[in-house]
Order: sequence, then C-alpha cells, then structure tokens
Amino acid sequence: MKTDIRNREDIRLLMERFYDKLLTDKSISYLFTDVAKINLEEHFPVLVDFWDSILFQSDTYQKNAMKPHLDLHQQSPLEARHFKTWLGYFTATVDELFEGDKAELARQRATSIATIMQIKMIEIKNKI
Ligand code: HEM
Repeated sequence: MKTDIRNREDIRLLMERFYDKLLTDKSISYLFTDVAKINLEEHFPVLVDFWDSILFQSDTYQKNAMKPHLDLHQQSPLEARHFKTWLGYFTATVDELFEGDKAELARQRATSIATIMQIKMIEIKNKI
C-alpha cells in the first residue's frame, strides 16, 4: 500500500524518481544538462528544502525559485510544451509513489507554480 509523503527522505525519493524521468527525455533534459549544466549532488538538497518548505513549512528553502527559471528562459526559451512535460512527469511520479493529502498538495502546488512561471515568462516576452 502507498503511504503519503511523510518526510525529507520521501521527498528525496520523489525527486530522484522524478529526475530519472526528466533526464531521460531529450525534449527537456538538455535544459538541465546542456543549458543550466546542473550538478545533481548540489541540486537535490535544494529541491528537498523547497518541497519540505511547501509541504511541511520547514522554512529550509529561503531563496527565490522563480529567478533561476527566468534566467534559464533568457538562455533557452522555456515553452508550454516543457511545462506540460515537466508537470506530466511530476504528477506521474507522485502518483506512482504516494497517496494522501500531501501528495495532493504537491500536485496542486506544482501546477500552480508552473502556471505562475509561465505567466512571468509571457510578461517578459511582452515587456510588461
Ligand atoms: C519547464 C519546466 C521546468 C524546467 C525546464 C526547470 C528546470 C530547472 C533547472 C535547469 C534548474 C536549475 C537552475 C540553476 O540552478 O541554474 C531548476 C531549479 C529549480 N526548479 Fe525548476 N524547472 C521547471 C519547472 C519547475 C517548477 C514548476 C518548479 C516548482 C514547482 C521548479 C522548482 C525548481 C526549484 C525549487 C529549483 C531550485 C532553485 C534554486 O536553486 O533555488 N521547477 N529548474
């Protein structure tokens, strides 16, 4: 039986499985590997802090998650198809591993943050 997302270890597992999917899909992986050239060992703890703060109000993430995405977008456009792919893998991974209120919250927050990111990118395009 699946459990809900309970702690940082669960978030770490969620992120590792999610990134397995993202990084094996060439339609989106290049943004991580070729454009941003992320170091996974440094990236995962930041993602865990971020989701720990959202799901458990841990306050472990104190940065601005929008900024690196706006910077990335300037280097290589983040398009609607990228967000669709990202959200598809995120939701699929949550559903594969967990069920419960926190799992539902994670899916909802990912969707709303992705929507806000896309609005910000349209604003940049229209120079509002
Ligand atoms: C098109 C969709 C997305 C792509 C291609 C993408 C890609 C990336 C990349 C390449 C980085 C590393 C940036 C860097 O360190 O230079 C990053 C960081 C991050 N992403 Fe995304 N991302 C996407 C959507 C999202 C969404 C929807 C969320 C949240 C729900 C999110 C949460 C984060 C967080 C928390 C970080 C770490 C930020 C920090 O270093 O403080 N991403 N993303």
